[in-house]
Order: sequence, then C-alpha cells, then structure tokens
Amino acid sequence: MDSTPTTEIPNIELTYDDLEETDVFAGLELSASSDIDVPPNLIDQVIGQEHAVEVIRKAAVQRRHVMMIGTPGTGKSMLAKAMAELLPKEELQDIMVYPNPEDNNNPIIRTVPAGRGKQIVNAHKVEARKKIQMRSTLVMLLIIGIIGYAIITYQWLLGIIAAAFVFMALKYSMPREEAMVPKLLISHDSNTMAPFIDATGSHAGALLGDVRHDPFQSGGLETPSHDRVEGGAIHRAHGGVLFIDEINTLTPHSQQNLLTALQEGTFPITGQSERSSGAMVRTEPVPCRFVMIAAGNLDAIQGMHPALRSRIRGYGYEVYMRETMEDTQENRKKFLRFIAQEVKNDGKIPHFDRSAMIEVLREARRRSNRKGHLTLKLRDMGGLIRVAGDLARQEGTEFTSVKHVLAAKSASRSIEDQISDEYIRRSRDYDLAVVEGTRVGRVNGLAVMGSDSGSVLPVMAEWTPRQGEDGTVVATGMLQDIAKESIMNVSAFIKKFTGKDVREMDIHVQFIGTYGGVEGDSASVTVATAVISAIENIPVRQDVAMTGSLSVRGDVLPIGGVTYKIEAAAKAGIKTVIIPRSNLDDVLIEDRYREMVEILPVDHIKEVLQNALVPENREGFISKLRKMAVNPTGIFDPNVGRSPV
Ligand SMILES: Nc1ncnc2c1ncn2[C@@H]1O[C@H](COP(=O)(O)OP(=O)(O)OP(=O)(O)O)[C@@H](O)[C@H]1O
Repeated sequence: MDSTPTTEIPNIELTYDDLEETDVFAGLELSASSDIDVPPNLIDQVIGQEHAVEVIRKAAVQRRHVMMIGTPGTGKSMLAKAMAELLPKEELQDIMVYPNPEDNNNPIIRTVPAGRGKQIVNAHKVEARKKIQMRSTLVMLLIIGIIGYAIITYQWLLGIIAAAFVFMALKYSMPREEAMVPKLLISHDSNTMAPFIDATGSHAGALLGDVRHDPFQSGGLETPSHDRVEGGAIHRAHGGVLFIDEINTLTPHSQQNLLTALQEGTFPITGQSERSSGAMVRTEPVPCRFVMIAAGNLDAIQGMHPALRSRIRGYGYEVYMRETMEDTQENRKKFLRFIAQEVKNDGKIPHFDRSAMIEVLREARRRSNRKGHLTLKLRDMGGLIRVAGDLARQEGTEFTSVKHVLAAKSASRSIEDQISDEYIRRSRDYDLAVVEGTRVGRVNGLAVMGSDSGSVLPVMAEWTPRQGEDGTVVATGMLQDIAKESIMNVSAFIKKFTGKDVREMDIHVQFIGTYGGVEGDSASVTVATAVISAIENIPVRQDVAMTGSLSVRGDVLPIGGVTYKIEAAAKAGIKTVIIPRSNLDDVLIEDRYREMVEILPVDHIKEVLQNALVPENREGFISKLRKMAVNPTGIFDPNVGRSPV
C-alpha cells in the first residue's frame, strides 16, 4: 500500500490580526495598570455582563430572586455579592431566641433593629448576674444564721444538716438565671452592608438551621433548648442575599424546605437529626426574607426542584451569563480595568506594564475561541494575572511585564492540558499516535478536554455483514449515541457513495483512549470518514486530523473549541487539520503553532473525503464523488456555493 499521501492541499491563507499598542491604548494616557482607577462598588467592576448587571440592579430594588446560568468564573458570585451591596442596610434586623416558660421545646423568636441584639443580651446578662449575687448572699446569710444558732444551742449535728439542706434547696430551686438569658441568633453590625451568604453545597442543618443535641436533657444539668438553637444560612441571609451555586446538588428535601422559606419568609428551626434531643425542639417561625441567587451550569436547571424553579421564574429573573464579549476599543478598556482590579485585589503582585497588558488581552482573545471576541471566563484570566504577577514579584521587578505573562501561560496550564500532553507522550510510547502514512478505517479526530484543552482522538471503524434482522452500530462506552447518530446522519450519503446499505451491516466504532471527552457531535465527520474508509477499504491519511459536525445532507457544520483542537493536532505532529469553514474565523492559534499545521476549511463531507482518503484509483474516486452531485434533490450540489471537487 502506498503510504505517501498524494492529495493536493489547497493553500489557505489565514489572516491573524494582532494587537497593536494603538488598538489597546488609543486615547489612554497610562504607563501601567496602576494608572487605572478601579471603581469602589462591585457592581461597577463587573465587565462584559451588562444585561446581568441591569437585572441585578432591578432585582435589588424590587427584591426579586435571580437565577444565573453559565460557565464557572464568569462572575455569578461576584454579581450576587454586588447585589448585597445594593440592598438597603437600614432594614436589617437582629434575631433573638428567648426561653419559653410555658413550653421549653418551643423557644420564642423576636426581632430587633440591627445592632440592638447585643445590647439586649448584655443587659439580660447584667440583670442575671445581679440576681445570682443577691441569691448567693441570701444563702450565705441563712447558712451563717443556722450555724450561729447551732453554736449557741450546742446542737452541732442538727445545725450542719440544716445548713446543708438550706444550701442544696436554695441552689437547686434557684432558677438558672444565666441560662435564661436570650440568645442572639443572628446579629448585624448596624453599619455593615446587607449579608451575603454563600450556601453552596450546604447540608440541611447548615442551610435551614439546627438544634444541638443535649446529652443531659434533664435533671438541672441540661442546656436550655433556646440556647441550643443555631441559625441556618437562610436565617443569616435575612435582609440580604442567599447565594447557592450548583443548586441541583441540594437534596430534594432541602430544596422543598428552601421553597417553603421563600414562600413564607419565615422558617422555624428544629433539630435536623431525628435521633438527637434537638429534634424535640421547634422554635417559633424565624424570619428569613432573603433574595435568592441560584447559580449553576445548564444541568443545574435540570436537577432543580420544578416548584423551586417555577417560584424563581414567577417571582424573579433568569439570566444567562456570556462567555465572551466583543473585542471593541471600549471593551478592551474594560479589560484593562479588570487587570488593575485583579492586581489591586491581590495586594501583593506588581502592577502590569503596557507590554504585559497587551499580552493578557491577546490571551483573552485566544481563549474566547471566537473571532473578534474576548473571553469572559475571568476567574481563569485572574489566575493567569496572579501567576504572572507572582513571577515578577519573585524577580523583584517593579512591574509585571510581557515575559512574565508568557512564562505564566506555560506555567499555569490546566490539568486537562497536562493530561492531554501526557496522553500524547504515552501514545507515542505505545505507537498509538499515528501521524504519518495511511490506514484503512482509522481517522485522527479531535476533541476538547475540560474547557480549554484539545486532544487528538483517533477513531477506528470496521464492519461485518449483519448478524441479526437489522444492522447494528457498536461503539465504545458513552460514545455509543454519537457513533450511532453520525452513522445514521450519513447513511444516505454512504449508500449513494458506496452503494451499500448500513442496515445490512454491523458497524463497529472505537474511540481510542477515551470513554468520554467528545462534546456534542463534533466527532461525527470523523466517525463518518472512518466508516466510509472501512466499508470501501480506502486508506485514510494519518497526517490529517479533522473535526466537524455533520448534517444529514453531508454539510460540515461548526463546532466548539476549534483553536484548542488545532493546537493539539499541531503538538501531536499532525500536518493538516480539516475544520468546518464556518469556524475559520474562530481560529486564533498561538504563533508557535502557526507554522506547524495547515488548516483546511471545508463545507461538505465530500471535501473531507477528497482530502483525507487516499484511494488506489484516485481518478475513479473523484469522478464518483463528482457523480454524486447530480441528483437535484440529492445530498449536495457542488455548483451551489461550495468549493468544487
Ligand atoms: N464579569 C466579571 N467582571 C469582573 N471580574 C470578574 C467577572 N467575572 C469573574 N470575575 C473575576 O473572577 C472571580 C471569580 O468569579 P466568580 O466567583 O464570580 O465566578 P462564578 O461565575 O461565580 O464562578 P463559580 O460558578 O465557579 O463560582 C471574581 O472574583 C472576579 O475577580
């Protein structure tokens, strides 16, 4: 078999627009990030999420709940904190628990203006101490009296017994004044902002409040029940914001109770553990009027209690967080402010000079994965800024400069990126990575790991005549559905091209070295190519890798993470990467990879086959592809806006 690829690859000119000083600093007189003012209020610091900022401002005035869905690190909890800053602090209250003389298991709840709670408790303590002192003095006087009487009358034994009796009787009949002092359940400093409580991942007790267990329970040694009551996050958030990330991770029981708390604005505290003496206690309703900000990824909505979701929808707002913002002059300025903000918040790292700021912006462009955009995954960008700053600090330089940012980029690589490199190394060791020559039924696909790292994902296909009534598609693990779908999507094309019906075959597809990691159907072009190669016994070029989603008509549709995929292919030694043409503008690969790979944008599967397959009879193969274009209602028409075969 001829292992030398023969296909001519059209030379595609990619234009990489680079950032110039004037793009970033036009109209700005600044030499470093220290010259940039960071606004004091959190809400004014948020960048790129203008629609979310607007909703938060509105919701703060109207006291509405908000659900924020989006990628981690785009500012959800920052916005929730910002909302707490916006809420009026004048309405804050302290919550107190009093003993209930009529029913020890039903402590009384009272609210007072913020800051008053401490004063009240202190006053009760002083009063209690006074009473205890008076009683002690009385006991002492009585005992002295009895002992005096015994001395005078020589009735020693009787005197001692009577004194002991008086002491015990008074001590134990004395109400335990100190224990009867009310407890300050929730307190605020009258000058602070409304509370921001993060209840992410809280178990029932921490969320809804609890009553501690008392091992003594009776006999005068027990702790009074009101003293064992502990407020939950919902109570601590009274008058402020309750933030719950990944709300779907709360148990259905907790979500149900959370809903009750939202509806009632109060929630009594009871012991959460059935086997604890705390379970006997149930306070009067405790106020918990908070604004809830529920956050999470899209799957948070699916795992959410439907009634809770509908409560938020009915009485609040839902916001989808953006992942990128347009790369405009104005937004670049905001990004510069973000750099200054992160440096300021860190407090230890040196400010960024102009060169470093430009490099951060370049990286923000690259990480956006979209032409003309800047990433808004700002927690990660903050991480890069801190690592670069740390490097500069170690060196003792006055400013963080471009070399520190570049070094930070290599130093602060994600786990996924490191795993991907490790995988490439190992696959080389075991000859799993094939990046030259040709193979039948084997295609180098591309996948994204995590959110910012690509990897080469080889796909193998084989077929046999069907065994059962219908042909089946057998694939590795979780990727079964993707394989099935890709094959079904191109079954019409396969039939036209090969003259064979996939229903007559058992098709086996294997994703080598993974059980997951393929997002959506971005492997469908790869799977289809591998299957066609196997059915037709045509070798596939191994120095070509591909990514793309396939329509039933054979169109190659856009996918995500194209930049990371191309970079991974380059690292693995691939020479040509086939990508959907509509993704061409999203390619923002780093300089060092530009020379290593050629990028081939395509519109249709036939272009993929033309460039990736190496048939023995190339002329016949091309004319077969050509012939397939004639059916007017057929799969594709090369004369309509597509590059000719
Ligand atoms: N839109 C933004 N504007 C300015 N800074 C931001 C923004 N988004 C994130 N940051 C920075 O990143 C940090 C982390 O963001 P934040 O915790 O709000 O993300 P998140 O969306 O709540 O993520 P997670 O769901 O993982 O908690 C913030 O403290 C802030 O420094």
